[in-house]
Amino acid sequence: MPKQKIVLIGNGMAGIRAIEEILKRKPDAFDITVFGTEPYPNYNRIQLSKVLQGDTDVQDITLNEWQWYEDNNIRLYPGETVIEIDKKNQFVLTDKDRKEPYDKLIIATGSNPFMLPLPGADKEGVTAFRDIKDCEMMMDYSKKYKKAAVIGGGLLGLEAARGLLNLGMEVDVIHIADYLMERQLDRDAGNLLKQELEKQGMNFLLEKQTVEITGRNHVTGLRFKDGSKIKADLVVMAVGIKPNVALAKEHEIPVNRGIVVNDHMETEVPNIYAVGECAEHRQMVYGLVAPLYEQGQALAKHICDQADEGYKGSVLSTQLKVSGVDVFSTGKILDDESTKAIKMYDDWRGIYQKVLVEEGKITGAVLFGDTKDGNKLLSLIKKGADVEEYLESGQTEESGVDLVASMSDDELICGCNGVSKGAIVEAINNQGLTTVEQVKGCTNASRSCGTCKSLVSDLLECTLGDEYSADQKETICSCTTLSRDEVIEEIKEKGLTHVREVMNVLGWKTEEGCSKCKPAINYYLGMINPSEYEDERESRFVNERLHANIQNNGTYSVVPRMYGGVTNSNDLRKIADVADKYEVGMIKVTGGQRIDLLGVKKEDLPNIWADLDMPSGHAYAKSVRTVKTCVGENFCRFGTQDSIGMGIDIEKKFEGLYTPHKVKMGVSACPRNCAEGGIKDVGVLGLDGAWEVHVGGNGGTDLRQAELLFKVKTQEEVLEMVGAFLQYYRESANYLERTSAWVERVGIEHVREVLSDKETRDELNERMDEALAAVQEPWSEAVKNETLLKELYEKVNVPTGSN
Ligand SMILES: Cc1cc2nc3c(=O)[nH]c(=O)nc-3n(C[C@H](O)[C@H](O)[C@H](O)COP(=O)(O)OP(=O)(O)OC[C@H]3O[C@@H](n4cnc5c(N)ncnc54)[C@H](O)[C@@H]3O)c2cc1C
Ligand SMILES: NC(=O)c1ccc[n+]([C@@H]2O[C@H](COP(=O)([O-])OP(=O)(O)OC[C@H]3O[C@@H](n4cnc5c(N)ncnc54)[C@H](O)[C@@H]3O)[C@@H](O)[C@H]2O)c1
Ligand code: SF4
Ligand code: FES
Repeated sequence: MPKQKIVLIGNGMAGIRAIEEILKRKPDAFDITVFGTEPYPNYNRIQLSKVLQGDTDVQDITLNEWQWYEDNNIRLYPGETVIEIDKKNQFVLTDKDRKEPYDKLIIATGSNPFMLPLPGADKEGVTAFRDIKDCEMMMDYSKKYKKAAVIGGGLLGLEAARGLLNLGMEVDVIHIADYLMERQLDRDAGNLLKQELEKQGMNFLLEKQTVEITGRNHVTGLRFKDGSKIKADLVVMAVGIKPNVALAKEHEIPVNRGIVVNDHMETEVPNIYAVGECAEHRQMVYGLVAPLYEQGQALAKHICDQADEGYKGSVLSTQLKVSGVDVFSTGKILDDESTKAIKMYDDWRGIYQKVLVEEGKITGAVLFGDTKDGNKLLSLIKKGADVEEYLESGQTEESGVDLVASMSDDELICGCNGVSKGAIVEAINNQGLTTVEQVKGCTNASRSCGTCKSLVSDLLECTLGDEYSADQKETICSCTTLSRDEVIEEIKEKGLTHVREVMNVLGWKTEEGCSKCKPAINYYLGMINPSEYEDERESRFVNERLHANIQNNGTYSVVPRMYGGVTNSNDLRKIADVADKYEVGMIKVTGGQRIDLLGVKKEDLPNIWADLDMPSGHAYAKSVRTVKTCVGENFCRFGTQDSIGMGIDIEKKFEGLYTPHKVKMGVSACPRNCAEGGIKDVGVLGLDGAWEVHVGGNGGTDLRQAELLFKVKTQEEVLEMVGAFLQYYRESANYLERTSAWVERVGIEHVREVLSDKETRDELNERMDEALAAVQEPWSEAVKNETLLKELYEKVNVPTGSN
């Protein structure tokens, strides 16, 4: 029977969680396609606040890597927007003219930030704070400008303001109400919050209504209704969100404020569901992840035909993610004639706690300064507990391990993901978990806003006692309790030879491993035993498996090798002929001095390689890629050395060598450094009668200047140094760690010290020679392999992969 087709519109937090819930229940039952306007895999939007505050990198907030889609046979079309829904014939149409049929359609289009329609709102320097692009824009602006104004003193506005302060800007927060976060706090808590944030350096303008954003093309300030003005180079609007319902509305799927759904997240149109911030359930639209994840569970159960009473609505709780400020609220926040309040106000210590009671039951709470009781109160409200239960339990005095020990099993540790203490303890005991990462992998606890991380850590300590080490080792992934070094040690000691064998013998928690550990083990096995290890193609990332980089429209790119960036008329002719014959979309010269054929169909790849008859440039692999060269002494009047010859020799020697991450090199023939060796993994610099070898540079997002490793005299010495450096990197770095991060971590002095010993260098180069002897040219191998051609290149619809 053909699989049912699920199409998801919106590659965000709610939609993908719903898919995860479906896969958990029926891993192989559906054929799943995902469309997402943003050009990224599903990432943690919540953590954008932490990125802006400098606590996290954009690279670290991905929730589901490209490989996850691939592993679950999900076709992902990033950067592609659904523009039409044909309800009668059950298909959707995208802005790239793709037509995709569905049996079940899930709309998870999220929200759009609400932008005040003020005169000047379209000026440069005005932004929302919703996605990676906004976050990067603000970080960029903070490098050039000084004054920021944030309109909106709610959760988002305050987190943005804290981030901008951290980035060195002066920040005014303009708020329309007379106290902060009036949607989440009462006046007392709002006022305490203002005092605390003023101490941190924020300036507040309360009860201010902005009427104009001033400036010519670029914003210069704000004007208010009372006539006053302030200066600003950057304006961030954080005044709430609007459910993104335009697509549903246009196609007559009933919409109120959000897309109207029942308890199973079904819209009124057969086979169309809505989930997340775009959905409206019992007149409620939510803007926090906890309810959206609960909705996802109900939706998954329904699609998987599991009996379920459905989603009944959620009790909300919020926490501001600003360090040094503890503020929490849940349920009802304002007192009225139907409520009685239990209150505590300690002006001296800046602590305020209010618990609201209605007809003997707790219905809400606002906590400031001491929020330890937050989770307990949320759990009590959720289960409809009587106030006595709260009063009898007494106020929580404990902290750390004592606090989690005093919690009952049904108390929530992670509000975002609804994970209780009991569920985490069970997972720790039954699955032998020892780290926060593993608990996150198995239970989802701490996977969203991350504020419960310390509670999870305390719970691990409380459950494991002496066995728990707070100074946690970094495990390869959540499938194992072993670190990289331990895995390598075990492979060597036990003579393990296959990825599956490693996972079986070393007690992996998952049968199949995951997209983090499989490629890493495959690399370590090859690095340890290059002459005997048979590469396991299925453990590789999709690009490496296919020997080509997949592009955002599902086509591929082909980059033939051009040693040292030097070509000739014969090769150029072949490239031109291939480009015509296979109608490639674009021919582009890359930053590494290579020629890139873009827009190639997957089924054409083997024929193109055969026609080109040139070696692969490995532009898709975690391996030695390019050696860029300057023209050097042969042509340049400043040149003191033969940089082209040197570059070609290096590239010919190390081409195709697999490394923990990509390795880019550059050779220049004078300190002008035209081949940009200062930002390469290895940068060789020719001087009069000498060569310098610089290492650990990076010209990408983690910009880093390469550091001098050694200065040597001869070409042979350069090759010896580069060989020893690369082999030491191959043997010591974590898989997916660039040389820049590795050198930063271990220190250039350490690398220099190790490599200054001639005996060590010789040993490293011996092992390097062994590794090089095992290198095979992938394209010529692939075109000869009938089974591979059939399996990989004839099959269509391979999902998109990583770079
Ligand atoms: C800075 C920040 C901090 C936050 N902090 C917290 C927090 O601490 N705690 C908390 O609970 N919540 C927090 N939130 C809110 C939380 O991130 C959202 O509730 C959650 O991301 C909503 O998930 P969603 O999938 O409904 O929408 P989104 O995550 O917005 O995903 C919707 C996706 O659909 C795509 N899309 C829209 N239309 C189409 C189309 N036609 N075709 C294809 N794709 C489309 C959009 O581009 C988007 O990528 C925060 C939000 C922000 C911005
Ligand atoms: N820590 C968290 O849980 C967290 C953090 C960030 C964002 N979020 C979520 O993201 C979404 C957006 O957050 P938000 O803070 O924009 O929404 P919000 O609705 O919570 O707050 C918006 C604030 O802007 C104020 N405002 C409205 N119009 C204004 C005007 N003209 N001038 C000045 N102030 C004005 C409102 O009084 C309100 O307090 C929400 O769903 C929120 O829950 C949550
Ligand atoms: S690096 Fe020096 S030698 Fe090489 S091209 Fe530039 S100026 Fe000329
Ligand atoms: S409370 Fe947000 S991730 Fe646990």
